[in-house]
Amino acid sequence: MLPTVTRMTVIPVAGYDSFLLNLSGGHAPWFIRCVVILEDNAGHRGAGEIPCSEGILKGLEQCKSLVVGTSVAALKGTLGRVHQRLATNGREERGRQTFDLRVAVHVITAIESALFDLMGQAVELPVADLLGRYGRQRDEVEALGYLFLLGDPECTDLPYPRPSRPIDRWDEVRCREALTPEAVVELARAAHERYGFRDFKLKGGVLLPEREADCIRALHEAFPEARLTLDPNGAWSLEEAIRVLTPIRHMLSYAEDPCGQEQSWSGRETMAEFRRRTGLPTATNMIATDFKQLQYALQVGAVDIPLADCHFWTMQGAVAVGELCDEWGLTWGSHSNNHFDVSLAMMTHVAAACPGDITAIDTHWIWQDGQRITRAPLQIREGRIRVPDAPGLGIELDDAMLEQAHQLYLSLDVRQRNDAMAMQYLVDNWQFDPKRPALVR
Ligand SMILES: O=C([O-])C(=O)C[C@H](O)[C@@H](O)C(=O)[O-]
Ligand SMILES: [Mg+2]
Repeated sequence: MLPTVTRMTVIPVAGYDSFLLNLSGGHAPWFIRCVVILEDNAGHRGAGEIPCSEGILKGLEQCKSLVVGTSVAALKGTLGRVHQRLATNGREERGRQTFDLRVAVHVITAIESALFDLMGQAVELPVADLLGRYGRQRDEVEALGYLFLLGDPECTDLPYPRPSRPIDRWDEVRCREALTPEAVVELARAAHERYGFRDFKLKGGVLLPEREADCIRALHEAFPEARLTLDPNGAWSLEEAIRVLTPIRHMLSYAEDPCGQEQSWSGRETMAEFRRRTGLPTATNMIATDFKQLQYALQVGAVDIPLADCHFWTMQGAVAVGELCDEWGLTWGSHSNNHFDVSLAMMTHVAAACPGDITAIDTHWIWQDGQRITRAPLQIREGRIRVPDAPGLGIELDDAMLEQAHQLYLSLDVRQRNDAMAMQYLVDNWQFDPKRPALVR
């Protein structure tokens, strides 16, 4: 008989972050996440990590009684009931920010991850072996070097991390301004030295589009073999995206959300037009964020690479997208947000279970590396993450570090991600505009 869930604990946590710029503004010096821990009567603990907001914390409370007392073996039925309960809260929108503002799908994922972690420990198999139709497809997952333009922390009085005892170049460059092609290449070189990345993504939607294209030119010169992509989160108009990316088409392996909704055109329509007119493959985490949207995106020919982040597709949903991609000649990839090491493990198991030729996954981990809530975070070496062989997620929570991250959360009066706050140090009264790069004001 498999064990029964005896307790569900929800722990909001916070960690520190650099002044990363994006269309939504500038990251605050902290990020918030939510950790869900399930305990069972065999003495195991299972974990899940998701973004944090007041809505998400409420959603998790709403589901506790549906989870505690259930058999780990019945995890699919439990997730079905959680899904039904959350559906009574009504329809949700992803929103136009760079980050997802939904609740239900995140809540389900946290519970799903913790249940699969328990299940894996009960049957002594890694989560990757339990996901999808055929379980684990690879023993190592390729990750890309996720680069950001950086604001100058010295322009603020905010507690951004400073490199007090840098162990290498990466520790230094990730804490200071980076707004030029040279600075972006320096970031890439330092990240390459520490993590061995072979591919890079640059977050755009910050400078004039032509200046961001110059950053790609510089990256291509420094790393001619690397698969490169640029992601302005749909900030550019269709015509702008075509004008700016056509000359650097041969340097990009795909374009991520180069354009989006504009005038009477939907993001799926402009992306389809962009793809037809440039011949560049497109990736998205904005216009195909659930199965219905994915269906319409594919019907109009808008997307080659759905970035199915398990935090907003669920783990089983993200693998299902991977299986469709493999059958239908698309390429699976994963988006990310700032995260701790539980999420790193979740993303690794999910990517390991996706069949076929997947693209290197996004991870913000390099910006958080050095902070942790597990005893031994998975490592990125030679640009790859090894899938743990230990049962479940293959991680062990570190209670002292978890408590420290929880205390940081409690000490901050931050209950929702807000990138406008830090941005106002750079531009007076800065406000989010989904069609204007953050520093073009
Ligand atoms: O690929 C993406 O769109 C992201 O990673 C979204 C994130 O919100 C990113 O813009 C960030 O961390 O600022
Ligand atoms: Mg994106």
